[in-house]
Amino acid sequence: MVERSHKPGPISATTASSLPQAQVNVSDDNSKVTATIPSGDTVEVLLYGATIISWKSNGTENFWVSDAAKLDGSKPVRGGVPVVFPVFGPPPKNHATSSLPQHGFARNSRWEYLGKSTSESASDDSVKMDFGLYSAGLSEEAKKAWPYDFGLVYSVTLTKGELSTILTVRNEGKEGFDFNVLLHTYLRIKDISTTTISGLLGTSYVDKVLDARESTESNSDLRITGETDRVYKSLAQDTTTVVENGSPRFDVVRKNFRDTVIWNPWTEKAKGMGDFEPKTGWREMLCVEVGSVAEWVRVEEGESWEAGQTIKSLV
Ligand SMILES: O=P(O)(O)OC[C@H]1O[C@H](O)[C@H](O)[C@@H](O)[C@@H]1O
Repeated sequence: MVERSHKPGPISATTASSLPQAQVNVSDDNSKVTATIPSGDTVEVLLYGATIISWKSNGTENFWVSDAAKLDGSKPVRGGVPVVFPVFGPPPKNHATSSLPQHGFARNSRWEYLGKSTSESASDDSVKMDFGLYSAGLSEEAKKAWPYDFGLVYSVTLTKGELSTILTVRNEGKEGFDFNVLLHTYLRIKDISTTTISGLLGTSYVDKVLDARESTESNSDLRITGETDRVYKSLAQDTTTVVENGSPRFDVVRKNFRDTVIWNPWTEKAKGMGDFEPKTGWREMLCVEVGSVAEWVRVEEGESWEAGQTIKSLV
């Protein structure tokens, strides 16, 4: 921003060219990577879990992070975008993932920052940052619980008004493995009572609040009115839209992910989570979690698989 102490006159060519040019700026303090693009949009990615803990566009924070979230690597972050891999939810019995914690190890492992690349366009510059997690970098406990050779690369691209993330899963071992993957996005909203979700109509879902009952969504504009934990399966539409007071607030666009989980803990569940603050925070958050979780994804020796999402902030 240029401060003026006198009435501005026309800007001469010399003055204009001597104004500082906004640039893409990326900094890495060994625990967090922060990027800013010329529009002023910013993103912060914690190396712990490669968890995106802030994304601001047009001066507005788009993600909800609990005031009591642990950002010191002692616990997965309650908020932002934790990466769920290689199992979603509590692991099933008698499965290769059975000894893992809920939602796997990606969200509580330290990832490596692999570097950035920038691209310039007429409308705005963008920046892509890559993060990696490999079997060799896991804790001994996680390696023992899931002894496969793999490489994950998570690319986070910030463009004006949009955040895109792509996860690539590579099998670097001699045997195939099955996995779930999900981007557990906590969107910040103004008020859950005036928020609706569209793009789910006609999709079958498993209701985890109602003992995994199977239903089909009959609402074109879904309203959340109590604890909600649903796995919408094999969505036909790529885009799920979060609408505030009748105006679109976020488009969440899936790329090669089949499913979407809608989660809001509501009053009692929020009270039961030690790292969920303020306790009324459920009013201002909504998880729209794209992933492939209803069925296992399999990658054989030497194969890789990728999927991702683009979130558009529409204000
Ligand atoms: O408490 P966490 O392990 O972070 O899980 C938080 C939530 O994640 C997903 O949304 C699941 O569908 C929920 O069942 C779970 O409660």
